[in-house]
Amino acid sequence: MTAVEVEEATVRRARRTVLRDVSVRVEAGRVCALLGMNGAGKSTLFDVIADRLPLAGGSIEVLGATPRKARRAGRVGYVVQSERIDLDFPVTVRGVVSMGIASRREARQRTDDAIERVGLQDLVDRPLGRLSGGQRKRAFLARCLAQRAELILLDEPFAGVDRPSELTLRQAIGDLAADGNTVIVSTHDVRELDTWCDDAIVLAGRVVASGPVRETVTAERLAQAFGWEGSA
Ligand SMILES: Nc1ncnc2c1ncn2[C@@H]1O[C@H](COP(=O)(O)OP(=O)(O)OP(=O)(O)O)[C@@H](O)[C@H]1O
Repeated sequence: MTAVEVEEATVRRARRTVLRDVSVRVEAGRVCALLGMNGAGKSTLFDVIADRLPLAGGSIEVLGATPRKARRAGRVGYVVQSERIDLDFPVTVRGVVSMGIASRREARQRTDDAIERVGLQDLVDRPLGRLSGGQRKRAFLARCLAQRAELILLDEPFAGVDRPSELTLRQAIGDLAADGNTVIVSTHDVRELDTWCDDAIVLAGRVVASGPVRETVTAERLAQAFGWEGSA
């Protein structure tokens, strides 16, 4: 099954075209890295997949449905970039994780399991605003786990997190894919990519390259496209 299929998509923000003629396909059960410089359109592509922005042209299917249907059925989990999170919102770790669960009956167990999987069991009653950046990202990932989303979008989950948190996140991402879910992760960090993802999409307002990570993200290609030397 195909998790995301975008064809010749155009997306505008504030009347500017920020994605042009974008065609990408992400197969179910894969971990796909979304790469590109600041302003390349990574968050915009996530917003479209997660039904937060409409297409100005082209078409998109998410889990075989429209983005709206997929979102409303709770099949898509989206962890936005930390800059977009409202830290004044008064909610604890447990609160934020349980928000993703539609079934009340299983809520407690699923919440506890998800919190444990990201290693936040000692912080369940801590308000979100009093967590570190890395802990907060883990809390939002736990929400996707509890929700049992089939498609998980993670916008720069590794930015500013320490090595143990990064490894916890990577482990959780691998587990999700092993269970048949699809994970798309935007990142600036191209080091060690082939240790945790299968495919990559390189964006620059359009698709520069996409495919299996080893063929797509070569040092030569990145240097050519962006002048990168390992990390953007
Ligand atoms: N809310 C908004 N309103 C208008 N334009 C926006 C908005 N958000 C982003 N943009 C513009 O859309 C373009 C793509 O931005 P986007 O946030 O998708 O890039 P990105 O690849 O996620 O960047 P970064 O790595 O900095 O997070 C940029 O030119 C940006 O200025």
